[in-house]
Amino acid sequence: MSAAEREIAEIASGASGMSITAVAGGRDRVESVRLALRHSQASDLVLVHDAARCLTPPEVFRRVVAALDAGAEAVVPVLPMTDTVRRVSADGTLRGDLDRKSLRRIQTPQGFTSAILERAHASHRDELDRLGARAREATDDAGLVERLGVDVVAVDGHEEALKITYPLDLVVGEHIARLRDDADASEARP
Ligand SMILES: C[C@](O)(CO)[C@H](O)COP(=O)(O)O
Repeated sequence: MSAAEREIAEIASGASGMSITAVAGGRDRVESVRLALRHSQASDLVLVHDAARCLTPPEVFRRVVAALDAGAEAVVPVLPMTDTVRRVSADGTLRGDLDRKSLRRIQTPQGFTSAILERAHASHRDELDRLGARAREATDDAGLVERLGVDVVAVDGHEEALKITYPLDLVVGEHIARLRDDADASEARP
């Protein structure tokens, strides 16, 4: 068993003293986060993480928490764009460049003060009640916070925090996991 597997087994067994409550998810990510918030114990800070970004290195969590500790109300890990990005019209023709220097790929964990995240979800709920299907799409929590006019602080993300979405991501993810296991094994060797 690797060190990471041992740690997970310890947390799952309750031996670590950490309490975990599993909550059934909602119809979409916003509803799932809202349900989790309803069950979370009182805490000043909340981190929202995609299970699909299961290889996120601990240092990314540390950077997010450090920015919150330094006073930010909302924090996201980001990466630069490596591709050229263009708009495309409904008929499939290109409609001009976006300046990739000013664009970032957004990752998780996204960190918030509980108060701001609660406010952002309440405001989105209002919008859904008022506009129904015309409400703006919400693909992450930081986007909801940004709509409140609150600054969202960017910290460095990590390429290994990839979101396992397509079959190729799984191949890359398995490769990263194998490399980490090998590194653990060689560290454990006398
Ligand atoms: C939050 C996110 O991971 C940022 O990149 C992304 O928006 C999640 O998208 P999903 O479609 O809910 O996986």
